[in-house]
Amino acid sequence: MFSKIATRAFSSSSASAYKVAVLGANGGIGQPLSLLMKLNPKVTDLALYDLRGAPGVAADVSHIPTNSTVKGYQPEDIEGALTGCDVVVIPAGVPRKPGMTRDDLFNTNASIVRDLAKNIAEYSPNAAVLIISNPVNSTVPIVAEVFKSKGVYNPKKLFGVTTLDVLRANRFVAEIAGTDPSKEHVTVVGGHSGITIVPLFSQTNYKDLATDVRDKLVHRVQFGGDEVVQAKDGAGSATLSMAQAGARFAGSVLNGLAGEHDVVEPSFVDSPLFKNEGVEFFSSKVTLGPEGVKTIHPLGELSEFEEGLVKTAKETLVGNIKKGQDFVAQNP
Ligand SMILES: NC(=O)c1ccc[n+]([C@@H]2O[C@H](COP(=O)([O-])OP(=O)(O)OC[C@H]3O[C@@H](n4cnc5c(N)ncnc54)[C@H](O)[C@@H]3O)[C@@H](O)[C@H]2O)c1
Ligand SMILES: O=C(O)C[C@H](O)C(=O)O
Repeated sequence: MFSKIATRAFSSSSASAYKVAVLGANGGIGQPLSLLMKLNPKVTDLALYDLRGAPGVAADVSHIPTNSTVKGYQPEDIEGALTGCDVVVIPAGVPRKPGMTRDDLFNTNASIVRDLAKNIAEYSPNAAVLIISNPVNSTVPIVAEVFKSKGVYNPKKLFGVTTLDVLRANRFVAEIAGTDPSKEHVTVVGGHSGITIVPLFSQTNYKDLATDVRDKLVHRVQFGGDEVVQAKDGAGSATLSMAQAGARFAGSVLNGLAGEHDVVEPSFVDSPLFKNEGVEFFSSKVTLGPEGVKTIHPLGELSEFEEGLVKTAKETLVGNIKKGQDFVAQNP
């Protein structure tokens, strides 16, 4: 009797079985993200990789009784971590300190992300790759350029994770409206840094907010990361809310791979929306499917205010994207 109940309780709720790797698994994001991926029933093989400490995180997480094996990998076995992966999530890299912009992280994180991308190109070229490392507006183009240079670029499988902006928009608007934040679904478009983050409140129930309330709300979503950086006072940036955001986005990618319908999340992807204006990557709602990106949705109707925000975002994104592309051209 007990064994029957136990078997049912511990067996995967889905026939799907996926290998997921977390690169940077010992970090502030990496540890809670690894925990949350261990709780996802679609993950049957969890590979935790870091420059240091991944075997310890893996041993710890592996005692949670869900239907996946967990293994920690050190740099000498990055091949083992990546081989056969369906999804690779990258929170490796340094976080901000007060007074820094995300772009200030470029010098350190660009080469970390480039080198990880080279390994992914070699050992798991078919994986969906989810980039958390900042500055996302530049690190995603860096990965694209590396993959192009190795002949393995699949734009349908490269994602910048902007989900934390969505979580913040949902939470912050619910604080004002007195609603259940888990029932809010704000679309956030553009990129992932300051003025490139554009929440579309005109497409929600809150299109008639007073101008000063709306302006403060938009500003809070755009600069929500700074609130955490300042509160942590030198100890880093958002880790726990980011782990939740990363796990939600990775879960959605897995749902899409498994053929579930109507899986839609905003993400910073290689996008046709503004390519004719030189903006090669842009975040908008994306339907996720068995091949990764299934449909990239247009922005829909915008208020005049939001049109202005999108215009500003595009102008900044062009430079952010080019910076990533130039980095790989100059430092292959
Ligand atoms: N996309 C987003 O919304 C978002 C949100 C929060 C943080 N971030 C970014 O995520 C990154 C990580 O933040 P954190 O707070 O977890 O930092 P952290 O310093 O706590 O952890 C980073 C981890 O990456 C590891 N690492 C460094 N270089 C590596 C390499 N070459 N290979 C494998 N692992 C490597 C480190 O050993 C460390 O364990 C930062 O760049 C931060 O800005 C992005
Ligand atoms: O603010 C940061 O530097 C980290 C992250 O991008 C965030 O939005 O919290």
